Amino acid sequence: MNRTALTIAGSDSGGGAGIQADLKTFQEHLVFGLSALTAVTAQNTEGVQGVYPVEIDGLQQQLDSVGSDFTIDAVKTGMLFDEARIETVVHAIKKFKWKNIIVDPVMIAKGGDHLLTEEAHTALLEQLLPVTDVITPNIPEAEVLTGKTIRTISDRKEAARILHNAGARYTVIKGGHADASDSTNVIDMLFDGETFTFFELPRIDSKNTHGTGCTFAAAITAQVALGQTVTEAVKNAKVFVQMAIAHTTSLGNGFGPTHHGALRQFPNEAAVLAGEVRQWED
Ligand SMILES: Nc1ncnc2c1ncn2[C@@H]1O[C@H](COP(=O)(O)OP(=O)(O)OP(=O)(O)O)[C@@H](O)[C@H]1O
Ligand SMILES: Cc1ncc(CO)c(N)n1
Repeated sequence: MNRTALTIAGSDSGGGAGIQADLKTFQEHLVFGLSALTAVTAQNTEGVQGVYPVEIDGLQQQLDSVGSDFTIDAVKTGMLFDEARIETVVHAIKKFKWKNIIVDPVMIAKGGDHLLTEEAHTALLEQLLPVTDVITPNIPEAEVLTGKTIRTISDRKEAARILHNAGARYTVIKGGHADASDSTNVIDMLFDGETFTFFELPRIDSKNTHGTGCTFAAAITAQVALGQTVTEAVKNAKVFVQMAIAHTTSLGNGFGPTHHGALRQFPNEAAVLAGEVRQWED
């Protein structure tokens, strides 16, 4: 295990999202996980009970500690909380010349709690996007970042173009939140500035989807750290998260976490699933 990935994100005490989901996902890929906490959340499957941001100095020191010591093959950002923390993170990315920056623009937890202040949206667009390799918004996040309503695939394409023009080399707009019209399948769309690539698998009817977004972006990060192309990374991440949702065990009383170890536990099923991903370009 000689590849490393750094997650810069919030802690989810419930273990299904945030730093915990990222580190578990890195480990499942045999990528050594490093972390810098932006905030501590008191959270479980029922919701977010409290948000405690880490002091700016504390965040900066964590970034300096890992940046000055480790070669880092890929970096993922999750909950960044506010503008000051975004600035601190962008500063470190530039200072240490980190490459392979995967940004999950976490804004609101499934229960509706804010994990990023509204004032920070501009900083995300103007400061973080220009240093971003892959941004992975869900549909509501893509709507906020672009100011466009997204209903159709052509709306999604337009949003991806806007994010590309704002600096993101690759944009993945995830389909978990797409409305009932394509509810039997979930389609994730990747844009590289020229080509749109679509990845489709059946929608799983489950309430245990806490942390799917974090897990998906962390799997992309781990794959990129291992040297995969972004297209391969997105495809493999989709299989990873599909397995994780398919094998949840309903922990907690609310929206349960996914099973990050499912692909390892059921490798034959994962291999079949990989062959079932419908992938096409446009
Ligand atoms: N019910 C489902 N069945 C199959 N795949 C799903 C389902 N829900 C989400 N996914 C997949 O999980 C990944 C995350 O998608 P989603 O749009 O839910 O992200 P998110 O809203 O950012 O997640 P989170 O709620 O954790 O922030 C995508 O690859 C998506 O295709
Ligand atoms: C800490 C944290 N990061 C991200 C998410 C989004 O799922 C969450 N619920 N909690």
